[in-house]
Amino acid sequence: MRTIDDINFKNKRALIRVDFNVPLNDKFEITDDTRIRAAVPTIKKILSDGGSVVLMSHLGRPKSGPEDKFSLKHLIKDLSERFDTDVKFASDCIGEEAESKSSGLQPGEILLLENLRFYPEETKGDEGFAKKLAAHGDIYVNDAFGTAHRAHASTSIVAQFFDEKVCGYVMAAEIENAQKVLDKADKPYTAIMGGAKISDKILIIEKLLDKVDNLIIGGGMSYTFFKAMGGDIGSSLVEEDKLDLANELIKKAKEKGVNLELPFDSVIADKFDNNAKTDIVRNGAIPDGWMGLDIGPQAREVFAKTIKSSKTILWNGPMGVFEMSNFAKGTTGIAEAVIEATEKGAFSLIGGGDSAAAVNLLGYGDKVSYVSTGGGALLEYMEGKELPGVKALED
Ligand SMILES: Nc1ncnc2c1ncn2[C@@H]1O[C@H](COP(=O)(O)OP(=O)(O)OP(=O)(O)O)[C@@H](O)[C@H]1O
Ligand SMILES: O=C(O)[C@H](O)COP(=O)(O)O
Repeated sequence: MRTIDDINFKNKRALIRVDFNVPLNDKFEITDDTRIRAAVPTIKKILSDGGSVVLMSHLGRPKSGPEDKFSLKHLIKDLSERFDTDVKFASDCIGEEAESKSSGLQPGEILLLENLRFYPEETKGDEGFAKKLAAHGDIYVNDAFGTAHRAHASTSIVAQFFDEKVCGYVMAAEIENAQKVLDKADKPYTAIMGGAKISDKILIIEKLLDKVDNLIIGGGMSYTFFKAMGGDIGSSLVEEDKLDLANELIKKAKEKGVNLELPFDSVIADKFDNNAKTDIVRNGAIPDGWMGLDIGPQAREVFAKTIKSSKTILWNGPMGVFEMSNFAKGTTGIAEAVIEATEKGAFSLIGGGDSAAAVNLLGYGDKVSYVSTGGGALLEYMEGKELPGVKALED
């Protein structure tokens, strides 16, 4: 794949697909800017070549047309401060206003287009819509790794309208780091899976069984496994329709000689609240009316030992409801073990929006080998799937 380093952007307009799908609070302030920070070097390289930049992205999943809370205008202030320039904004990603703004761009200027998903044509991969987007630039740059698993107009269809299409630094780094784990992972290789939804991660868990030596399963998804084994889980998170599958995975792990580690104990709470009454119990023995919201101290210790003896670590999904301080110890403990292993020479790749947010929130972002900006995209890549956003650049 060619990268932006293969091109001199002097007097060229780069149309860059970025993934600025960042979390905003109720005051529309950015609460985790990882994805924006990651895209800065790509934008700066193009500007310093003497080119101009048109940025396009989605934000959230708007259902039917424009909605203020999903407007990319909320990012203008941040971007203007970051690049020390007045970032221009087109309140519609296609049409006269946007075209006149993009065609009038001078070297060194940045234009941000409004949310692409205000048009259903974006997610449908509509060719006519993609062609209109293509009119905004001379060269297409895809730096949106987080959205590369979507065959959308701006991530894949649009590429056919350009002679010059290249990946940005984020995309290149993501692929390079993911490859390290996918193809040539040093052993022992440990995957840590957590978070809320088993259904989203079941395929990757199955695929990982062919590759890893240790599979640690914590967080909300672990209770489905305990219930599947006949344990009591109180009112913990469970996916009832995945019980058979959970048993199947336990069986497969045994057959393949993978060391599957489930948390021995949990921090339980009498309600989903940081100030709830709490206790620590063995998993599989959670009383009625209580729910597991974090892994317990014994689980932390056992998991940490496995992690610290690993040479490759893939971590996706927090160990508990880390957003509430009383249920963050599991995730913090695991992060610390990952850091210790990394300091001793292991390669650690952290993926998934929430896990990346947790690691960054704790200030550990630069102490692990690589924090991916991708959630679903990274997992699909790890499953061995071809990403449409990457393929479009290769064609
Ligand atoms: N025991 C638990 N009970 C309920 N929720 C939990 C539990 N453990 C973790 N969670 C929640 O799981 C969520 C993260 O799960 P998710 O599967 O979405 O993670 P991710 O893969 O890192 O993120 P993303 O899907 O955004 O890429 C967090 O909000 C966390 O509070
Ligand atoms: O947050 C993400 O994983 C990406 O921005 C893709 O968003 P999507 O799942 O709504 O397509």
